[in-house]
Amino acid sequence: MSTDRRVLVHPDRTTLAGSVAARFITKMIDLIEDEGEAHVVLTGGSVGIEVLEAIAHSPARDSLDWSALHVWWGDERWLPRGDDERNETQARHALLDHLAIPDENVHPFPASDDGLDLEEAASRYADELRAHARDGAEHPRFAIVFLGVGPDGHIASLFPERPGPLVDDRTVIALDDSPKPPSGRLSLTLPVIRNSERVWLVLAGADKAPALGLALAGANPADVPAAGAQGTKRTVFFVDQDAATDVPESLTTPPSYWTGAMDQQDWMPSEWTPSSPRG
Ligand SMILES: O=C1O[C@H](COP(=O)(O)O)[C@@H](O)[C@H](O)[C@H]1O
Repeated sequence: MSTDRRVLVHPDRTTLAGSVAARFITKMIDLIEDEGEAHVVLTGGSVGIEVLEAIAHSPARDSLDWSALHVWWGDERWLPRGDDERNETQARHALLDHLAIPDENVHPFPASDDGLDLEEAASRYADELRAHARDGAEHPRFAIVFLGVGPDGHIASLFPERPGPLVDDRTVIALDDSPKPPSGRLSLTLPVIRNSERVWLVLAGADKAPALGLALAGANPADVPAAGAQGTKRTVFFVDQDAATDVPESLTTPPSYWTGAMDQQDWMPSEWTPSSPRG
């Protein structure tokens, strides 16, 4: 597994969302050209949804063959289908409703009015993941997993001081005591996230700075779940300046760098590999 982790600092959240959207479209076009299809995992949360809106508004959006994409979610709030607080509903409004993506390629978590209890819902999603896996795997090979990060360092619905971040024998968990409402939630587990090719964490705002600093410093994932988020190929923290205040200045990119430089992908000066830090 690669240990490559990068921090890309943007001047503000709008620039951040636009940059991630541009990268996502470019990466998906390449992957679909090479592999014929791709599976991606969406996140809820403020920046996660802004990224989806930015993709929807991108002029490059229609260069991507959306019918070759499968869309999953990292977590869901246990609410009725169509509830405005569901990550699925927000993603549909922000992006999916505007695309020619076949229904069967969209894989939302079960909803609280689907006639299942929470544990049955977790098991149902695990079955769906397995049904789209290859070679006996438990889930599809995810090209990109998007994750938001809460001020407490949570990712998906893996919260500190809850068993979730330590679960390693399932792909999906249910929790009924989430510290962030609603209390009922479903989430992918860390082994699924860590088995994905690329993990793209998107976060903005000063309230996220301590969590980002601790995650980069290698905190215990049980205390700061974001510290455990890592892809097999690449892990990128897309952040704004406010969230980056606890990242050493030598490791961040001057905001002016971003002006007109959105397409630079593989040699950005803000890349940071903890094992061989730059700067
Ligand atoms: O409740 C959730 O929160 C996190 C983070 O959200 P944010 O608004 O603080 O960015 C999100 O990643 C997760 O998907 C969502 O269910």
